[in-house]
Order: sequence, then structure tokens, then C-alpha cells
Amino acid sequence: MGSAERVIVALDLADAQAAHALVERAPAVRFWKVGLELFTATGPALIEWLKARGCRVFLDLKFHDIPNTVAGACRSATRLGVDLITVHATGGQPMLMAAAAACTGEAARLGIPAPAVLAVTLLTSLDAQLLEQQLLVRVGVSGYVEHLAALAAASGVQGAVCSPLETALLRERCGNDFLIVTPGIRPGGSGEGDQRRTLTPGEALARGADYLVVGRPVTTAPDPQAAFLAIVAEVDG
Ligand SMILES: O=c1ccn([C@@H]2O[C@H](COP(=O)(O)O)[C@@H](O)[C@H]2O)c(=O)[nH]1
Repeated sequence: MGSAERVIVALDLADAQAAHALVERAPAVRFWKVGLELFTATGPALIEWLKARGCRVFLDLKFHDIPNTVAGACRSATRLGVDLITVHATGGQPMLMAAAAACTGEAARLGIPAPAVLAVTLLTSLDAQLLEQQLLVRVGVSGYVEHLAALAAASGVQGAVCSPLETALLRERCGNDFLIVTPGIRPGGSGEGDQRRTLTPGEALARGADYLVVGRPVTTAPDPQAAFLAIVAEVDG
């Protein structure tokens, strides 16, 4: 896989018009992430538009519900033909197992590839203080992320979303076949915004991530294509 394929750009935009314009300004991007804001505005039409352009799609809706409901959502996502989807690891093992089984079952029924299911461990907008004081989790960030990723792996889920700071730990714990996808990527000089656990693209890849997710450092750049290519060059370097 080339480096450009390993940098996923988050299309966190308000509507289809803004998304189309951004995608057309950054033709080097081959893998786009569609999240809550854009999917709520456009529905599946935007996914179909991206796929018609030959792009890969990460549908990041972070399902979190009872197993039956999540399984249904996973079957619907599978029918969209997306490459990656997310569920929250804190839904627990019955939910994670239902998600994995729903994707593989629906894909087999239709004779299409199943999306890889990624378990979101601890959002990159949370740090040790928030984890302990607001969520009352007292095992520390690394211990919590490691526990949730191991739970996901034991539940048949193909990978996890974590911050770049925990990547090496998860790689060691969950093995080379477990997909590790890291948001919280901040090239030198770009502001953290609401992110709390961040590293640069080069540092994240060096720690063993399979895919990096980058949003605002590309989408708000004056030249999104140049910003994306600079990240790819850093990853290559
Ligand atoms: O823990 C998580 C899980 C998902 N995200 C998503 O990644 C992008 C990051 O965007 P930036 O603009 O680069 O901060 C965004 O779509 C989040 O929903 C995450 O940041 N952290």
C-alpha cells in the first residue's frame, strides 16, 4: 500500500456541495472519511459519489447501541460498499460480536467484500484527567485503550481507533493483522483544536499505525491538495 493510501482525510463538512468542492480540489486523496455531520446531511448519495470516483470510503458513524440495533446498522453500511466502519468498543463484547457477524454475513449474502469493523477505544479528544475525573475510569489512558482494543480483537472485530500515542502498545498486544487507525494527527505548526492526544504524521506512522486520519489540517488549508501531499511526503520521509 502506498503512503497516499494510508492517509485518510476526514470530510467533516456541512453538505454535499462543500464536500464535492473539497474532493475536486484534492484529487491526490484516495481515501475519504465520511462522518456524522456529512452523512446526516447527505445520506448514502455522497458515498455513492465518492465510490463512483474510485475513492475508498471510511464511514465513521461510531455505532453505539444494543447488539440488534448495531447489527442492523452494520448490515446497512455493508450494503453501501464502504471499506471501513466504526463502532464504540464500550458497547461491550455482545455488541462487538454482533457488528462483526452482521458485516460478514451481509457481505456473504450479497457476494461483496465486507467492510473492516474498527472499535473506537478512547476518543482522542479525551485525556488522562477527563478520563479519571469525568468518566471515573482509574486505570489510565494506556491501560484503558489496551483493554478495549484487546476486547475488540477477542470479539472478532478487525481493528481499533486509538490515538497515535497508544499505537505501539496496541500493535504489540493485538498483533500485526489487527488494523490500527489513528486520528489526532497534527503536522508541525497546526493547532490541536479539540484534540488532546496527538502526534505528527511521521511519528504516528513510525509507531505502527496502518492508517492516519487527518481532517482540519487538510480541509481548512488554503491549498488542501498541497497540505495532503506535504503529509504524505512526511510519512514517506
Ligand atoms: O477518537 C477519535 C475518533 C474519531 N475521530 C475523528 O477523526 C477526525 C479528526 O479530525 P481533525 O480535524 O484532524 O481533528 C474527525 O472526523 C473525528 O470525528 C477523532 O478525531 N478521534
